[in-house]
Amino acid sequence: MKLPEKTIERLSEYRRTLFNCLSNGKTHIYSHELANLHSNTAVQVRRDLMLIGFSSMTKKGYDVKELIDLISRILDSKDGQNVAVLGMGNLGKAITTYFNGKRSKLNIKATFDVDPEKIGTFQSGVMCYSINEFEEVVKRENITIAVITASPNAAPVLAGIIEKAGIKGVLSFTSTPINFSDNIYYEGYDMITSLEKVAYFVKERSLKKKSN
Ligand SMILES: NC(=O)c1ccc[n+]([C@@H]2O[C@H](COP(=O)([O-])OP(=O)(O)OC[C@H]3O[C@@H](n4cnc5c(N)ncnc54)[C@H](O)[C@@H]3O)[C@@H](O)[C@H]2O)c1
Repeated sequence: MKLPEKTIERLSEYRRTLFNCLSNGKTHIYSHELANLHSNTAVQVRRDLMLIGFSSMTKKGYDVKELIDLISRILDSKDGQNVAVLGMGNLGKAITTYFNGKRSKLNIKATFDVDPEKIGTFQSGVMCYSINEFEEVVKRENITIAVITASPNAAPVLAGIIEKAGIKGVLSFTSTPINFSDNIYYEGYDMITSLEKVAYFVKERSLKKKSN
């Protein structure tokens, strides 16, 4: 099933909220409740759920457990996927510590760096290898996804290493744009862009208030 990227993002967010509902003992939820929790509209929620073929709304709302199960079948692959983190500085360490154990279908299996002080150490139980061992470890651990948290100037070199090792998906936090072939699904996340976007809308809103 090929779904729009924005729908995939929302489904991931809905699932997190639904897990919270379940752990608080809430077994059913209405589309407008889910929408409110995501600054979204009930129409958008219903449209997203229709796209994935979920229509079993009862008088009490959607069955939370059923919806989690369906979203999980769509987002997760059956056997899960293994992830590598490249660059074990501040961000690489934070991501590895934060993420591990959060999703049973996504496991950080290995981390990599060039710094001899970091190679051979463990972060949250995950070993840091030399970047020279990348291809070998990727094959051995069946890693399909790479997260780039290395210094910005390392990005072009890492792109080549990642392509050669047969990685299928990349999430990059470096500010350097990277070109991958179509074999790789690439997502770049730049914190500065996000912050500048927020700053722009804050500025626009305050200008609008002044002119009213
Ligand atoms: N720290 C943040 O909050 C933050 C936020 C947004 C974006 N970023 C970006 O994320 C990246 C990492 O930031 P950081 O603060 O963790 O930097 P950092 O300097 O603490 O860590 C970078 C790590 O990358 C390693 N490295 C360098 N070349 C490498 C290579 N070829 N292969 C593997 N590892 C290599 C370094 O040895 C170091 O351990 C940077 O590109 C930065 O611009 C960081």
